[in-house]
Amino acid sequence: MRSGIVAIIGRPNVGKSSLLNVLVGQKVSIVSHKPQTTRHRIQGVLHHPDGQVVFVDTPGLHIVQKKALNRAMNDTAAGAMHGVDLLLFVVDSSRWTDEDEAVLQRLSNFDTPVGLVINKIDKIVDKEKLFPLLEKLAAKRNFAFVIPLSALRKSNLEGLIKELTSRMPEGDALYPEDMIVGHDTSFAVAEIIREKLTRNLHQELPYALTVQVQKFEVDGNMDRIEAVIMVEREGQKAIVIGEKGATLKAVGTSARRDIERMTERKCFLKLWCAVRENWSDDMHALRRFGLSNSEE
Ligand SMILES: Nc1nc2c(ncn2[C@@H]2O[C@H](COP(=O)(O)OP(=O)(O)OP(=O)(O)O)[C@@H](O)[C@H]2O)c(=O)[nH]1
Repeated sequence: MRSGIVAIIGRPNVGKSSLLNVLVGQKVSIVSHKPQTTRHRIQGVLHHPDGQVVFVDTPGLHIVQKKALNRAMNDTAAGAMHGVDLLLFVVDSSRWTDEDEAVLQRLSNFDTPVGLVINKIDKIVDKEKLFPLLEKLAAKRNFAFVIPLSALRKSNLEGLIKELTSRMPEGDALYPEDMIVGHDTSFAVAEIIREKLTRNLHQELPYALTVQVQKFEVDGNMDRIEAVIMVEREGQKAIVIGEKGATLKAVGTSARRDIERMTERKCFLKLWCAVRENWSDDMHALRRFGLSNSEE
């Protein structure tokens, strides 16, 4: 048996979530997270006869802004990389952007093997163009493997699964196959919102931030969800909300998309941000947010 941990990375919109969903064969991409106790948030587990692959999120690697480029690798990224067996770098076959370049640059800081996935090959009409493209992208660094595929059409997934499983270290499965992944839907919703905040705020994400789902109503074929993002200070609230509400709006839109994917139902999501001063010191608040003392 082989079993290991893989982090999927890449700029927004290249199809990372789509790929994860087709690989793990389930809509829920966020399954387990204990605040501050584990370095990785598990996004999904691929159970295959050849091995088990646990996909994790690496928030530190989402930082792709130019200003972050020349900065030394920060603690978040270093921590997120700890114990990962392979990095899966996903790009869109139709274009290579500065953001892809920035992700590639960040990868140069790590010794972990990197596999390249060239996604959305269904968009390449002229298949003769595929080979030169593969050669060009493959030359960008020493990749462990290069796999062209389409997450949307589920083409060449087996090729990727073979590469992944064969590269995992030998060992027992990290998770039992029948493990009930995930908590209740409210928890998953809170995690999705948290993940979107991580992506939208990059390194500005207030450390002591929590998301609480306050209302979850099933209304016909639609879910009505209200959630509050708790921060410690007014300044943090301003960051979460963004200029003219832009950040909160972006977070809400992409969170709603993922929630709908997970539940396969329409969702109306109302998000707001509130200041709860020093909530992280307050045991009562900790319990209310589902955190116990030992998890601090
Ligand atoms: N044509 C085509 N479109 C795809 C493919 N994979 C994903 N997409 C589309 O690309 C868009 C972005 O996909 P996501 O899976 O949300 O991308 P992501 O990288 O997770 O994006 P972020 O969450 O913003 O980081 C969606 O509209 C997908 O339907 C593919 O293989 N072919």
